[in-house]
Amino acid sequence: KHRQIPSPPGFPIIGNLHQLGALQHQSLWNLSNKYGPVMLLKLGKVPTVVLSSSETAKQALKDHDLHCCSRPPSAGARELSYNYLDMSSSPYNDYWKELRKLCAQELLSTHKIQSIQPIKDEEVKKVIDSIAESASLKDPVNLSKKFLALTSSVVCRAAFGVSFEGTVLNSDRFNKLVRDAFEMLGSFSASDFFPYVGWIIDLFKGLQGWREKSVQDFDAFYEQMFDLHNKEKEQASEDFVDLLLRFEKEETFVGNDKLTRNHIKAILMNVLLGGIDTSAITMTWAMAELAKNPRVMNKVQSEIRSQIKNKERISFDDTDKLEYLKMVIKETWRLHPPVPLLLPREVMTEFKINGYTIPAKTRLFVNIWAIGRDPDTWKDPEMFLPERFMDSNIDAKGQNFELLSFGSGRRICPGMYMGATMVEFGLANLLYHFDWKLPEGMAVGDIDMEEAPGLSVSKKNELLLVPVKKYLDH
Ligand code: HEM
Repeated sequence: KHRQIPSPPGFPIIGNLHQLGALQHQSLWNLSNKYGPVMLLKLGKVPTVVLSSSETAKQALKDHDLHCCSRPPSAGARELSYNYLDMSSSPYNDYWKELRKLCAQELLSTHKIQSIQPIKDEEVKKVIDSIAESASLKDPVNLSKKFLALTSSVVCRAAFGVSFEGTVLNSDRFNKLVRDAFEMLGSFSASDFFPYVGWIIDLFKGLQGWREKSVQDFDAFYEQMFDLHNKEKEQASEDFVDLLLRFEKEETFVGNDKLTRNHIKAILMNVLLGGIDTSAITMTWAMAELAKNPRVMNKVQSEIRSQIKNKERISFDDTDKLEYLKMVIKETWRLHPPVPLLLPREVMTEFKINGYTIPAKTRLFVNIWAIGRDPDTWKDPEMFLPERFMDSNIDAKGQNFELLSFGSGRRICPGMYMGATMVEFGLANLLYHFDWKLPEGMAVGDIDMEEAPGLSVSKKNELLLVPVKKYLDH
């Protein structure tokens, strides 16, 4: 006999699907305020449990991680990943374990990420120079675009060894490719909720065509990159493609699979989709919150400027000393986690949370957006108050279930170090070199914090701020 998990009433066939708005994490938060931190929904044919408190998240991601660390099938992810050959959508199996180990040791290790610091230095300098130009003209800067340009240049150079200034990549086309894939993955796919018949709906809605186009575009892009690596490339150092092509040549096995071009493409897809948007989104939300909270803006800039003194450039090591900046970033992740529902998990073997039985094959969402706003955990949860982290040990590394920006357990984000260091370095530079004010005629109250739907949640309207002048010119 099992206790019934609290569940909002639904309709036949569609279940609770009609209760999910475009911003699913917000709809689920509203429902969980009524039905509690363990809630069962029927999404089409799929039983789905949503966890909305740090306590229940801990039970799933720590105590019972091994019961629920698989991923559910998804039509969009399947196509983009050449049939689940990537890390993020692969079910929990030996292939995933080996792939994760390979990526953690070779692609995303601390050593490898530190080795791309010269790329970050150069790309940040380009951004600083272009902002300095806008400052001299008193022009507003579109920070949403600037941050995206920065992270995509860094990731492209690290992964492919080419930059947008070369002839190969057109930055607008490339960013559209990545953004489209995110939107496609985040949009409602009937085949994920109605096995056997859903694909017909996807076909009529044009989603199937969208998927195919997205896969073709990515494929053509990867092929172009492989061609380039067969000829010559700008950078002498070994980039991610060099490394993976070397493994292919050495006939490396991942689990029982010999590494092929499709495996490499699937891994690169993870780097592109995982590495670009999430960091850019964090930096944009942080700057929006700072513009809304001038006290915090002044305090963080004073910290950076007093620590860096009058050095021309911020070095990677400098960011270590910036304690208040790190609190600003944590506070940004609390209120604006880029991946608010983590990636969906699938239960492999039955287990219990709060005495409720969660059967195998249930889909599991952890609503970290709701956890970040839980009044039982956070005082004045709607306020942007980095000081709340002052005397606390809470960080976002997966051990504190109040702040799960990168997830936790076996599926925790493997790009955490790359993402966090990118965000710290990018923000530190922009805050050190410039003062920021609102565009003419705009007041603090006019800055909107609306979210855009998608698998990762960005700010709906682009953030425009006016850089005042280079700090060193004061
Ligand atoms: C601020 C930056 C980032 C944030 C906030 C972030 C967040 C996340 C989250 C929440 C998950 C899901 C964890 C779970 O399901 O429990 C995830 C997974 C993942 N992330 Fe990140 N991420 C960031 C940067 C990166 C970077 C730089 C990369 C790679 C270059 C990356 C690659 C991945 C991959 C491959 C997975 C799937 C892991 C698996 O299922 O085994 N992420 N990330």
